[in-house]
Amino acid sequence: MSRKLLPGRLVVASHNPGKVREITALLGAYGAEPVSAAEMDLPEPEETGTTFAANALLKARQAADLSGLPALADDSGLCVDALNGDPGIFSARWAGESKDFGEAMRRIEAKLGDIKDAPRDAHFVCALALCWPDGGEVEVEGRVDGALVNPPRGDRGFGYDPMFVRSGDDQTFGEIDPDLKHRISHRADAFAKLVGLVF
Ligand SMILES: O=c1nc[nH]c2c1ncn2[C@H]1C[C@H](O)[C@@H](COP(=O)(O)OP(=O)(O)OP(=O)(O)O)O1
Ligand SMILES: [Mg+2]
Repeated sequence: MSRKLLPGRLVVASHNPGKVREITALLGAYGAEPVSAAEMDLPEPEETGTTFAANALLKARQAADLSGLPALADDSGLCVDALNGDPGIFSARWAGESKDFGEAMRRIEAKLGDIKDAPRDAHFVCALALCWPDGGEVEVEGRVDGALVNPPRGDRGFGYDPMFVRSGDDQTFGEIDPDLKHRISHRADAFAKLVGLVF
């Protein structure tokens, strides 16, 4: 289903401050007034889906139903080829309750270390879902390909950014200017597709 989003209030249905920051920056140009899930006091739903798309839709649907406003959710993660796509949809869960991504990155390295000559190719995926209170919904997916570096470098991003270098680049997503990340990331790729459909 495709439709136009009129300018107005839009819930950014995420409890991750790093994502809310990026999505708010990406929305800036489109006349939408982002309101965060925290500002609306929305609960964090359990992510029971088995795909990025299903989890993005579940988060956006709950926020739209509870708030009565259109809601945009992001489900994303890092997929490592040699680990059969892990951590994938479990990317947030690998960091545990304390959201320790240093630990999650060490876990990836430990698993790669167990595989002889493991290739270091990886990609980020971002599913964006936009749901309306009347039941309408749109879902798109973006991706960026790259490789993992060890040790991780840079503190300008969030999550797994310090270990990821986009194909053809030298700096990690943790080192590059955040404005540049907003133009080249999996989230930017998904956003460009969403904008084509609804703005
Ligand atoms: O650009 C990114 N740069 C680095 N790491 C990233 C990125 N994008 C996703 N990631 C990783 C970390 C994040 O925690 C997990 C997503 O998990 P995911 O469930 O979609 O988000 P979340 O639980 O952090 O917040 P919420 O569900 O409230 O939107 O993947
Ligand atoms: Mg989550």
